[in-house]
Amino acid sequence: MRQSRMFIPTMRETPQDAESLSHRLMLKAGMIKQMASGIYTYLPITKLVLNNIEQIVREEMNAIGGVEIHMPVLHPKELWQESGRWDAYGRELMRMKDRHDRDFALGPTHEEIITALLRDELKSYKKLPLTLFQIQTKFRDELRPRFGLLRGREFIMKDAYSFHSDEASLDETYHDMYNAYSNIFSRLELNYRAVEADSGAIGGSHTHEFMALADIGEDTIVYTDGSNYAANIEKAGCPVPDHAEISSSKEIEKVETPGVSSCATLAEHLGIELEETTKTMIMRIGNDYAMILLRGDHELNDIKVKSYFKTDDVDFATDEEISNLLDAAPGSLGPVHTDLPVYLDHQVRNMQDYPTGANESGYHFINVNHERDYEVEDYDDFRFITEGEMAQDDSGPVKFMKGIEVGQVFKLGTKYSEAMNLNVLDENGRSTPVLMGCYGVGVSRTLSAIIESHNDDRGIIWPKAVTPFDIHIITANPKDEEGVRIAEELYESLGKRYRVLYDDRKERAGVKFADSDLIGLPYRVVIGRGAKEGKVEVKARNSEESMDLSIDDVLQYLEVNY
Ligand SMILES: O=C(C[C@@H]1CCCCN1)Cn1cnc2cc(Cl)c(F)cc2c1=O
Ligand SMILES: [Mg+2]
Ligand SMILES: [Mg+2]
Repeated sequence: MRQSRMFIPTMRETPQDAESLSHRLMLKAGMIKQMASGIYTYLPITKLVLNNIEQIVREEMNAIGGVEIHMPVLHPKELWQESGRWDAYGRELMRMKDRHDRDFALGPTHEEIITALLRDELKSYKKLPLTLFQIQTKFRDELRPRFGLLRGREFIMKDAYSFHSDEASLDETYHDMYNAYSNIFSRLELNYRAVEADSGAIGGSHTHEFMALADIGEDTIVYTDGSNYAANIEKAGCPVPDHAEISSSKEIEKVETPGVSSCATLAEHLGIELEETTKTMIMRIGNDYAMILLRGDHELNDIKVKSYFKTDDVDFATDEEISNLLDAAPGSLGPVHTDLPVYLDHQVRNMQDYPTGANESGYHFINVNHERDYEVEDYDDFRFITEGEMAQDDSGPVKFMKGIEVGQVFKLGTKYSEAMNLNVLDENGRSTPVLMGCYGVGVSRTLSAIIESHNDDRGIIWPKAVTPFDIHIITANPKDEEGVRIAEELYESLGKRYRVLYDDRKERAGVKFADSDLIGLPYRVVIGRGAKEGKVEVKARNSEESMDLSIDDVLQYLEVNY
């Protein structure tokens, strides 16, 4: 491809509005243009790289029996009403009306579509198992799109759906997908971890997320050096201390605590450690409210709360809701003398004679003991694990690292097939709902994840598996006729074996080299002063040294080294 005919609007200055490295590098390399918040045009370099990523995904899906289809972006509202998700999802679900005023969703995912498709086709278990996939644009109206393609409102996902007549078959495909994802992310040269993840309060039973390790990642991965244990922190289980029976001789006492509105200030005021205090969180669970007590130094894990109460409709109660419920302000809330149900994190079960809010601003109780001074509905794990604590598998102290979720595999069970009547006749002729799995790869997000981990201070360094071109031929002086002749000759000969981008532009050498570093192709061949002795300079993007080779040796050098 001649660069004079290409469209790569590189930027010299560093774009200020890009907060992530990959976003900055994509803008500087002329790869994307924002059309609206979270909505981009993919320019030629990006399109070529996405093609390469998609091809690898396709190969790995086909290798495990996945069959490609293409589903619509426009989803009739009726299907989302059948699954109950038309109302379950709020403003993140993009919706529109057609000319007849009929409602549609712009597909954020395709469980409804694929289930509706198959319920008319699949009648017998003999047709199972079946795995269908697509690579398609998805729409999710993110509240805070950011970091370029890492979190967009319109993005490309490979989503696969599998259908089974029994658990063993679902397990087999889940296993195949897990391995296929490992192949995909290895071939893309991503440093990734498959982590145990939360399957969502109403989700299926089992799920793993594939995380590309990156400091910019929004997810926190909990892992230990002592084993393969790795979990999304949303899911990571906390150690459950075996609790001693409480035997306290201290009476509960109400004390004045002027100006105390946090565990830290409470600890200071009482002259005790933060770990000796408790905090009382008021949660809205659907239309009800509940109190959850945590140790003062721990944080509430809302995903575990959703999972415990088996609903996504969970949120921290607002100050207004709290004052209506308790006539007290946050900071002096407590479980004593309240008719809200009270749940305790396991760590609090291990405490005695602790302080809690008195549900009266400026007052707290001390020497409080659960079961004696207030009733407890249940004890469970409601908190985020902290670094250094023992992992759930006892393999050692947990460590944290950040990750970008680039893939996820789910066992969905019969959630959609029951809601939407996808049944088959089993071997006894009985109608039974089909078991499903679903599997996603964030294709456009993966491109950004690759850039986050393949770059230097001069720009992107593409892995060979996804690079838009293999070789960058550059004429240092486009006015030198002999140089141009050699460049054309090399463009012709190398073009037979490699994908070549030939920078034939009438630009100064410095501009061409800077652009070449930004675009980041694996090899660069420069036709410069050495041309009159029949020499060209060959340089790999991921190394500092360059070689002066005679023209005839270039092809052989590349065959050996690339
Ligand atoms: O998408 C999944 C599960 C799997 C992931 C792999 C491919 C198949 N789907 C989870 N999810 C995430 N965000 C969503 C956003 C909206 Cl607005 C929605 F309506 C639905 C969903 C939703 O269901
Ligand atoms: Mg997540
Ligand atoms: Mg996910």
